[in-house]
Amino acid sequence: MTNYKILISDPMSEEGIFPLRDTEGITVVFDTDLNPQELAEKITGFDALLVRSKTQVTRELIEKADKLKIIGRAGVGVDNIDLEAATEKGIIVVNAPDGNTNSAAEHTMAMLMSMARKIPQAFTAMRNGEWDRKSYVGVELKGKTLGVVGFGRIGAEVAVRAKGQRMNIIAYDPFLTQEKAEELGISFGTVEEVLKASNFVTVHTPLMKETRHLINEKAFGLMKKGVQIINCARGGIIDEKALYNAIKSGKVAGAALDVFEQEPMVDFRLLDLPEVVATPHLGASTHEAQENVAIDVSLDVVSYFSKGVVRNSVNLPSVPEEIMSKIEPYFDLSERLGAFLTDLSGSTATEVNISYSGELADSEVGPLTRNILKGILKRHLGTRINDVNAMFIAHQKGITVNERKSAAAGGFTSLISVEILTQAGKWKTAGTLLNGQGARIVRVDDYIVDVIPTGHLLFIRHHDRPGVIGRVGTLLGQEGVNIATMQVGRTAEGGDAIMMLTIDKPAEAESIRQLEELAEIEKVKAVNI
Ligand SMILES: NC(=O)c1ccc[n+]([C@@H]2O[C@H](COP(=O)([O-])OP(=O)(O)OC[C@H]3O[C@@H](n4cnc5c(N)ncnc54)[C@H](O)[C@@H]3O)[C@@H](O)[C@H]2O)c1
Ligand SMILES: O=C(O)CC[C@@H](O)C(=O)O
Repeated sequence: MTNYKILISDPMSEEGIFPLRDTEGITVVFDTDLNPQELAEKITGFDALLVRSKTQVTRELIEKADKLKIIGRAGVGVDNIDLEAATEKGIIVVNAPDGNTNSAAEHTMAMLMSMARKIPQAFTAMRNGEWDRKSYVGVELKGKTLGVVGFGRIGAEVAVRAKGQRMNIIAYDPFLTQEKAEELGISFGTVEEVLKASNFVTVHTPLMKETRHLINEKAFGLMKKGVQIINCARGGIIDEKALYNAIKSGKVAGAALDVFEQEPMVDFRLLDLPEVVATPHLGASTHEAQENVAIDVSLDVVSYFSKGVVRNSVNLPSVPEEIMSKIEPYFDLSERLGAFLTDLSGSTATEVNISYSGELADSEVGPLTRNILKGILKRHLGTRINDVNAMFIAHQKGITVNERKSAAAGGFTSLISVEILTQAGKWKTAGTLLNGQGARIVRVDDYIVDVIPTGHLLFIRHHDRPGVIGRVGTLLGQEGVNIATMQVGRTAEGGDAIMMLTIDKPAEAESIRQLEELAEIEKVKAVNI
């Protein structure tokens, strides 16, 4: 493998990064004490950046990163990474979504129990030499209702554990259905219903525009008096000011917080309240979780550099391995079809219509569409286009992309048909993989051809007249251009026709001009793919 430099800017398990250490050609640099400005200076020349939640991967940092290809988040939340900036620059972002689920769920339970039984408060009093058994009377969990807002990996694991404490569970998640809830033996409701019904509320959503301050003054207003609340997900899901007021007013009897609106914390007023127990973002801080997440991101980084595939991308849809193995052979053909059409049109696409037929119609085809777009866009935008940003850049450039699937593949096992609309007109092609013979372009506009989509090609639109093929051959021969293969297609005898030539070296502009001067020839396009 070529040399790749990986910068790790947050503390990470040394045992967990063994896939990086064990791969020849990968150099790992640990530097976990950099401030944002130092990091921005250091990032030049690094191919990968691995972070936890401390490093803020901002647009400014991404813009400074001249070689960065992949950002690995050793954990779940990617709210510290500017995904849009990374995607725009074609940088893949991967996370480790499963490795710390168990630890975060256990921490949530630890926080719930500590809060319900006031363990941290009692311990602090004992430390101060007090033997106070009256001030720290708690509440039981058994028979109480726990509201789970966000029923993903961690929310669901918390529910299983809380059921073990004989709590009743009511949950809200946009993906949770009545049937699923029944199967799990829990109740299901809207956020409002969950908040109204619960003695304890725990949040487990990501932090996004839609979930910022999800638990705000209005939400506290819906809750039961004496409710206790837990946040081991992300600071900002709960409005801290509203929480402070709700505790002061007596509405909220307890809060267990692992995460905060600002981290590291600077405003400690919430912690002055005796109802609050807190940890400094320790949900994933176990040896097991840290090893798991470091292994997961390291494996993805190695896999990306060696095979170009990852398991846990957050800015590129993941495709299951069994589907990937079916569509991967078509990647190269897809990109070539895009490049071929762009060369033929000599213009930029405004609309791309893609049709997948035959066996491919039963597959996830997103990666193929991205490869076609890559082929189209690379012609004008160069190598900065890759799988990660092809769709994003297409949208940014106002290109409409339509995908269609159909069963009939015209006798082929699978067929990819692409049409582009440009300022200069409409162009169509179709390609397939011929069993044992590799990729072929089998259609250009309405003509049937059989062309290997590689190397230097000449596409000639002409009128079907005796002698025209010979004249083309003679002229190219005079220019020193050797013809390797030639395909001819026509609509009808004496009608419109095309020639597809494979030539051994690129045709000079002068040869093309001379060809176009021949009376029977309408248009000549050079294609280099
Ligand atoms: N404290 C820690 O150290 C720690 C550790 C791990 C994860 N986390 C955080 O915990 C959270 C959950 O992680 P996860 O692995 O379970 O993620 P997940 O993606 O499996 O689950 C998140 C769930 O939230 C749901 N959701 C999204 N918007 C919602 C809304 N408006 N209302 C209700 N539900 C909504 C989603 O449908 C999804 O099911 C994340 O914020 C993650 O960053 C914190
Ligand atoms: O890196 C950590 O310790 C925190 C991780 C956690 O917040 C996550 O989202 O996975």
